[in-house]
Parts: sequence; C-alpha cells; structure tokens
Amino acid sequence: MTSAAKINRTNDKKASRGTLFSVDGNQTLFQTLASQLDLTSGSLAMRQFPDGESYVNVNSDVNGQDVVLLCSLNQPDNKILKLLFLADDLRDLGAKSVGLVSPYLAYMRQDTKFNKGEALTSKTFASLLNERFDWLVTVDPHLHRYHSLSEIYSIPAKSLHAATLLSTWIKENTNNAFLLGPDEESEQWVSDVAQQAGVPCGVSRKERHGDRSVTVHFPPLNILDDQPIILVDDIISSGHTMIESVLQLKQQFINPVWCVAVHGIFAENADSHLLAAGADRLITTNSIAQPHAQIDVSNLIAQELRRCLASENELVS
Ligand SMILES: O=P(O)(O)OC[C@H]1O[C@@H](O)[C@H](O)[C@@H]1O
Repeated sequence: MTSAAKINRTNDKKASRGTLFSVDGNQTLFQTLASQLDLTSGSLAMRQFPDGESYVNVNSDVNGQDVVLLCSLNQPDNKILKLLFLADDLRDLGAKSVGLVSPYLAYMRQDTKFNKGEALTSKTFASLLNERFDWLVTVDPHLHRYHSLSEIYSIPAKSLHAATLLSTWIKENTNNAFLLGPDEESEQWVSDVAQQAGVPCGVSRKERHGDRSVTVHFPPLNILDDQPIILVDDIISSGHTMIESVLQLKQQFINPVWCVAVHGIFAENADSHLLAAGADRLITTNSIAQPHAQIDVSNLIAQELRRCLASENELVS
C-alpha cells in the first residue's frame, strides 16, 4: 500500500464504519465480534459450481469501508481460494481496507523442508495472504521453528495468546492438576498455562513416524492420587499425539485424564477416538467451531480488533 493511500485512509476513517463477514460460519465469534465492535454484519453468497469451482458474491455495500473477514483456516485448501476471491471482490467494490481474522492459521506446522524436495508450504501460504490482505490477526499460531509471524508474513500480523484463558478454565475446574505437554513443541504452551494456573507441569518427548503414528516418552511423573492429569497442547489434529499419551497414562494411572488444547481440528473424528482411548474430558477454545469448544476467544480477538481498526491497522507482531 502506498503512503498516499495510507494518508487518504486515515483522513476518511471517521466517516466509515467497519463491516464484518463470516466466511466459515463460526457464529459465536461472528456475533460477539460484530456486536462488541459495532461492526455491520456483511452478507455474502458462496457456493460451488458443479465442476467444483467457487462462486462468491458480496451483497453488502462496502464502498469506503474497513472490511474484516472472519475465517478459521482449518481445512484450508477448501477455503483459501474463496478468501482470495472475496478479498479481490471487496477491493473492486471499493473497500478501504481488507483484514483477515483467522483464529486458527493453517500451514504453520510446515515450517521447514523436512525432506529433500518438499515444498515450504507455510511460506507459500503466507505469500497468498500477504498479497490480498492488509493485516492478519490470529490466535496461537504454531510458532516452532519460526519465532515470529513476521518471518513469513510481510503484512502486519498479530499473534494473540490463549494461555490466560486456558489457565482460567483450569483454575475454575480443578485446584489440583498436573499439566503434561505431549511433546517438546508443546513446552511453550504448557509451561505458560501451568505458571498462570499455579500448578506443576512436565513435558514429554515425541517421535513422529508418520501423519498418524507417534510414540510419546513421558518424563518422570510424580502424580498424586485423584490429581487430574491435563494434557495441554496447541493443536489436536489427527489426535494421535493426544491418543498415544492418553493410552499410556491410562495404563499407568487411575487418575482422570483431560485434554486441553487451543485449536480443536479433530480431523477424521479424532475426538471420538480420543474419548474411546479413555480421555475423560476434551476442552478447546472456539477458534474452530466444534462441539468441544468451551473456552471463548472472542473477547481476546475483539480487544485486538478494536485496537487494529482504531489505529488504522498499525499492528506489530
Ligand atoms: O498428532 P496430531 O493431533 O495429528 O497433531 C497435533 C500435534 O502435532 C504438533 O505439530 C502439534 O503441536 C501437536 O502436538
């Protein structure tokens, strides 16, 4: 964006209202954000043609508006083209800015070439969003080998953290938990949540043999009778990281085992498999709409979005 365009945007900011569109149908988040921020609810039509191509049609007047698209990027390949088409359509219709709130951000786990010849999809995916959006807000992206979104996102990209919300849920539901991270990558989430909840924690070591095959090695565990063991991670995708941990814990302990994660993707009915493995509770945030979403991230996002819209999208990651 040119600096002249930025100045024009600043000058006519007061005259405009923002419009929020829900692309993925997450109604809880959509309603809360629209009402808390006094944004107009945008109307759009989307469908597939018989040959699989996407049709999108914006039915709202967005001329001169700051527009926000809300779309969690689980199942990203089904959503990304629609998002790009929408962003272009909105600009054609005169939108002043187009931002993306993606509570779950996809492709962040493909953050290196694990094998020769592999595509670095995190980078390519980021470049698609960089080209079409003015800014991005997300919740706990999988920052492991990348330390900041700015390593691949050139637009202002803000990572929000759900650790306080997770620790609050834990404190409200038990005063006696032991938190266990199922792998080294979970250390950043489990230690933060444990510290805020004021409970002990440990971190396991994981070997990944394939998409649906892992081995988990626990640290020495000193668990008290009846102490809930809470597995804490950022993502439950195939569920195999959690399933393997639950199966082993249930063999070793009679304690309740709960699974708490920021993002519940639950691919291939992973939630049913986790419950069948013996998990006593499954709790996630509502970054993705699904039946186990009990921790609400809408206030967290609303606070950031308010800042973002008020300051002409001057975000710092
Ligand atoms: O085992 P599934 O659920 O497929 O994948 C989720 C795990 O894979 C890691 O990248 C995540 O941090 C999490 O530990």
